[in-house]
Amino acid sequence: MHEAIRWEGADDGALLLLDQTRLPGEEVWLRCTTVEDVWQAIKRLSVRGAPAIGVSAAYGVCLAARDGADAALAACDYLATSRPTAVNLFWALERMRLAILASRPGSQPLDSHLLCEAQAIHTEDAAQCAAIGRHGAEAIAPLLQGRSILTHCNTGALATGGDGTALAVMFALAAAGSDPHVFVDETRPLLQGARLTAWELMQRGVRCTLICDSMAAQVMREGRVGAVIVGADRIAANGDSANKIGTYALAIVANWHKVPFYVAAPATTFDMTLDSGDAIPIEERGAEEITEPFGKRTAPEGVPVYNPAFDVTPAELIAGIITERGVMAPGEVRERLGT
Ligand SMILES: CSC[C@H]1O[C@H](OP(=O)(O)O)[C@H](O)[C@@H]1O
Repeated sequence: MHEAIRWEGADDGALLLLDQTRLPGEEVWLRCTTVEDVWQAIKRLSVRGAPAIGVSAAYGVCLAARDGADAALAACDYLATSRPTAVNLFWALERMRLAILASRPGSQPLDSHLLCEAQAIHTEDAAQCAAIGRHGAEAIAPLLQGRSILTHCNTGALATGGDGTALAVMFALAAAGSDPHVFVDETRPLLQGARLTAWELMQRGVRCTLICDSMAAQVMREGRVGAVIVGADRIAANGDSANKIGTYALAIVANWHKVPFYVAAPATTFDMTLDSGDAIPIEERGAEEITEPFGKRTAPEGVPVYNPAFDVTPAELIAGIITERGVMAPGEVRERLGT
């Protein structure tokens, strides 16, 4: 497993993050010693991916706890302003807030107590990734019949505290000797597929072919795709799923071509307070990500830009949701995960 999040040292340690804005060309580790460092890393996608954002934020609260419980509680509120869509961020911060409130003066020092909680969140996510891989491989293998998997954005070890969500399924298939092939959407505008997923798959020896997002329909029309598997940032109680922009269009194309469309996510990505995806907050990001990607101007100065970072795929387009508790139909979410 290629870890992207590490805690260095003991209670007085630091959070190390593999800077995903520098990949695939450079492997540079950021050393975060303040909660502001972590907020910035999340905001600029140095660390990204719903579970990874939650794990990193939990460690960010630990950095603030050196200044006491009030500082740690303030850090929970501050980190919650970094990005709005991935519900794992808010789930992890709420868990840390409860841990702060549960700590008792005179018992285990606050920063030790919170570091244990953050490390538990990290370890649990890794176990959830492994289970998603197992359940997903079992469900997807029969569908492929020699055809490829197609995926969008990055859902691997870089996006989680473990081996990934959708990518964990591909890693599990490869480990079982299935020798899967993956079509990787480059995933405009920030190219998480080209820069990160292709890198992870090649690192692990999984066969892949990089395609432009606009080519997904063609490879499906050619009959080359047995299943689409993507991640999620927030799943509503009816199964509507928010994920990287372009996922909704991919789901429509997959359904048109009768290619089963799967979402892979841990239970921490479900927001059971939402009846549907209509209320999922969609992050809008800066125009420069489209007009000057990676510092090269590709559009006229001042051109109006719309840059939603996510879209919502309606439950009726989703064949199944792969979780650590098994694979479920969107209509089973309430029953399987509680209301
Ligand atoms: C395993 S969750 C990965 C999920 O997060 C990505 O968004 P971002 O790169 O903006 O953090 C994308 O939606 C992935 O599916």
